[in-house]
Amino acid sequence: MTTESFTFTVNKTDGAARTGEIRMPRGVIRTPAFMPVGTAATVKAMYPDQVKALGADVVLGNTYHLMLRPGAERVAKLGGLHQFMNWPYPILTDSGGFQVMSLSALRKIDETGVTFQSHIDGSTHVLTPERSIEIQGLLGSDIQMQLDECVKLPCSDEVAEKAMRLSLRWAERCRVAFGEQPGKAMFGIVQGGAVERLRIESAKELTALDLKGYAIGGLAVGEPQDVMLRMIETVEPHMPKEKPRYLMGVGTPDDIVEAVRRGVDMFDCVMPTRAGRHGQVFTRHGRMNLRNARFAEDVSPLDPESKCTASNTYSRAYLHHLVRSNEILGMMLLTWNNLAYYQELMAGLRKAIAEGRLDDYIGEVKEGWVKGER
Ligand SMILES: O=c1[nH]cnc2cc3nc(NCc4cccs4)[nH]c3cc12
Repeated sequence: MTTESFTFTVNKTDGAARTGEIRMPRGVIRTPAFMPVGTAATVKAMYPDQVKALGADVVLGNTYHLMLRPGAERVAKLGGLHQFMNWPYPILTDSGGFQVMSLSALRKIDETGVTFQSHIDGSTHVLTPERSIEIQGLLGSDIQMQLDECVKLPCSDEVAEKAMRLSLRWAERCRVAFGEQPGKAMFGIVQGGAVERLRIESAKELTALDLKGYAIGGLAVGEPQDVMLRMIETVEPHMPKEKPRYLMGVGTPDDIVEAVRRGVDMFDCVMPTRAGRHGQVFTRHGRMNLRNARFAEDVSPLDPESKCTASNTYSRAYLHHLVRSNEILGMMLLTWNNLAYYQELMAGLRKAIAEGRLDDYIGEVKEGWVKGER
């Protein structure tokens, strides 16, 4: 059933954890949701149909990459990102700001926005809150992220406060620039470093803007997991229960289950796709690196219990050979396996919350990871 509006419904809770649905014109996002990252208008080494078949309801597009190549106006001229990449379902785009800070050269951040040089051809670009929302609109994005300033951790309270306040002013400018777009959403991003009072203030100020959803930013930037989890626990009570919470850039399976337990609904991370291209696999029995010589004559599949062909058919010996030979099929099969496992985990979390047995389920998956790692 399609709808002209954007609605979020929490169907069941288990402690702070929730399972529900975001309903949008292009489809339904079942939460907790993992969004595969489709940086340059492709989830690397995957066909869109495959990504969908694994259970992904939404993918992430990177504004920074697409604004530089092929360009937002060009994507719009070609019918928008959904048409361009043959992904007719919901797409969430980030604002571009985070990747400017981590990928571009010669960048400057001030009240107006972020000025930077393209890492591709050195051309100069200015990303303001207004231009970021305009670009995301040109791409045809269903869920658009505000432009924000994410500080690396550890940092001083002053640095965290300055960036948090700038991000709040930019949230307001993005809200104005976004206007009213039925069926689409603009999410604010909670900042504040590792400073609890700043996190709470950021959440309260953003809640007052009455946005359609809220991300928790400024985490998974090098801090220990316990600091990340403490920040989620700090800020969650100050975020509206009836709106989606999106933890940006997270994470490993363990990060995800612990954040779901604490009330997070949406995740994105390059981990399953990037690790897959480098020979690292995620399974219910833990992680393995297929480059390791111990797999050279291991005829067993990655995971016979998995429904995914990449996981239940090919021998580890063959995958080891493909990875060592840097064969394209190796990247394809391991990416496929990893995304299959991440989506299987998300489906298990949604089911466990619906059945009120989240703690048991998390206990079971963690036991599986440890047993396999021995
Ligand atoms: O506050 C943020 N604002 C906007 N985008 C983000 C993306 C993020 N991605 C990570 N971690 C995953 C990483 C990917 C590459 C380097 S760290 N943390 C993140 C924080 C933010």
